Amino acid sequence: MLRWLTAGESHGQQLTAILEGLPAGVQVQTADLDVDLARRRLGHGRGARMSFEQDTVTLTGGVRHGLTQGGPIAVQVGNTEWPKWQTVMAADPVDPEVLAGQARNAPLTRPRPGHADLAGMQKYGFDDARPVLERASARETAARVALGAVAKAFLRQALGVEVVSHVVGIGPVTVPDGVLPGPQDNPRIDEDPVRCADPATSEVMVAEVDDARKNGDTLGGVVEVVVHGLPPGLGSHVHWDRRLDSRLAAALMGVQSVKAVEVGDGLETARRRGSVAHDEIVSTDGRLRRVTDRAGGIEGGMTNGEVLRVRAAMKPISTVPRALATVDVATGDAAVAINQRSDACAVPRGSVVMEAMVALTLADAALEKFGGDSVAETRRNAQAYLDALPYR
Ligand SMILES: Cc1cc2nc3c(=O)[nH]c(=O)nc-3n(C[C@H](O)[C@H](O)[C@H](O)COP(=O)(O)O)c2cc1C
Ligand SMILES: C=C(O[C@@H]1CC(C(=O)O)=C[C@@H](OP(=O)(O)O)[C@H]1O)C(=O)O
Repeated sequence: MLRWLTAGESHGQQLTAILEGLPAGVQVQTADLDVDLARRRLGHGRGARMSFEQDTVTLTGGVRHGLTQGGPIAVQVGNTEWPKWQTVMAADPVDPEVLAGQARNAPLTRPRPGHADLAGMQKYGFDDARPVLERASARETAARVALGAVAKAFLRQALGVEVVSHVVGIGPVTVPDGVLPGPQDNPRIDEDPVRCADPATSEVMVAEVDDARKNGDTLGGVVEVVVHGLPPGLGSHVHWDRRLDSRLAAALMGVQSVKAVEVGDGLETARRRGSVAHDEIVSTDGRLRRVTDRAGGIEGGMTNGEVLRVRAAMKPISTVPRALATVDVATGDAAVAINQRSDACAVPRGSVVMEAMVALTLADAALEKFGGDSVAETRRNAQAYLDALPYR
C-alpha cells in the first residue's frame, strides 16, 4: 500500500510531504521534482505570486545517490516569501505588541463566497479566516506535485507507463472531440500558454482569460489526464473501494476547486444508446483490442489495457476581483468579500496537479497488483503477469 501525507501552510516556512510504501531502486533526483514544480507555476491567468515566488525543493529522506531506498520519501518545498511572513505565521508565541504592528496580521473577517473561509471559521471556532485559508489554499498542491513526480518515475521504470495532461476547456471554450496527447507530448503542451493541445482552441482560451481578467472576473475549466501503457487489471470489480474509477475520482475530487470528475466519455456516455456507448472488442494479430476508447480505459473498476482518460472540472477562482457580496462577521454588516491578489484562471496549473494525483493513485494500484520491494521485482512480477495473461 502506498500512503502519502502533506503538511504546511500557504504562507508558512515550508510544505512537507511524505510518500510511504514505494520500492527501492527507483531512479529519482531533485531535478525531476523541480521540473514538475516549475510546470505547476506556469499558465496564462496565473496570479502575481506565481511569477515572483520560487519553489525550493529538497529531498530529505528515502533517496540516496539518486535511488529510492525503500523507506518513506520525505520532501520539503520551501517558501521564498517566508521572510515577509515569519512573524505572522510563527509557530511559537509572538509578543502581542509586535503582532499588532503587522498589517498582515489584521483579522480577515469578510469571508469569500466559494472559498473555505466561512465554513472553516464556523467549524473550527475562528474569528479570522487566516488559519482556514492558509491550509485550504492550493499552495499545498506543490507538495502533492513533488510526490507525483516520484510516482511518475516509478510508473515509468516499473511498467513503462507515461502520465500526461492537457486542458480541454476554459470557461465556455472547449477543444474539439478527438484531441488526444501521445505519451511524450507533455513538453510540447507545456509550451502552450494554457496547456491546450490544440493551438486554434488555445488562442480562443487565452482571449477568454484576458477578457475575464479585464472585467475583474475569474474562470474555471476542465483538464484531462491521459495515461499510456497501463496493463489490464489494475483496480478491481469485487468491492466498491477497490474500483480504480472510484479511487481516481476521490483523488481528483480532493484537489481544491474540483467539482466534477468524468471517466472516459463520462456524461456524454449517459446520453448515448448502448449500441454506440461501448467499446467493441476485436482480435488483431492475436491480441484483443477495443475498437474505440469511450470507456477511458476502465471497465468494471479495472484498467482494460486501453489508454486511460479521466477529466476533472475546476470551478472559477472564488477570489473574484469584482468582489462578491458577503457579511463582515466582526460587525454583522453587509460587505464585499476579501479580495487580495489571486489567480484569474488556475486551470493550466491545475492540470499538473491532476497528473500528480492520478500518478499517485495508479502507483498505489500497481503496487497492490504486482508488489515488489525493489522496482526490479515489481517489473519482473508485472512481466510474468503479462506473459501469462489469458486472451491476450
Ligand atoms: C492550482 C490551483 C490554484 C488555485 N488558485 C487560487 C487562487 O489564486 N485564488 C483562489 O481564491 N482560489 C484558488 N484556487 C481554488 C481554491 O483553493 C479553492 O476554491 C478553495 O480551497 C475552496 O475549495 P473548493 O473550491 O474545493 O470548495 C486554486 C486551486 C487550484 C487547484
Ligand atoms: C500559492 C499558490 O497558489 C495560491 C492558491 C490560492 C488559493 O486560495 O488556493 C491563493 C493564492 O495565494 P495568495 O493569496 O497567497 O496569492 C495563490 O497564489 C501556489 O499554487 O503555490
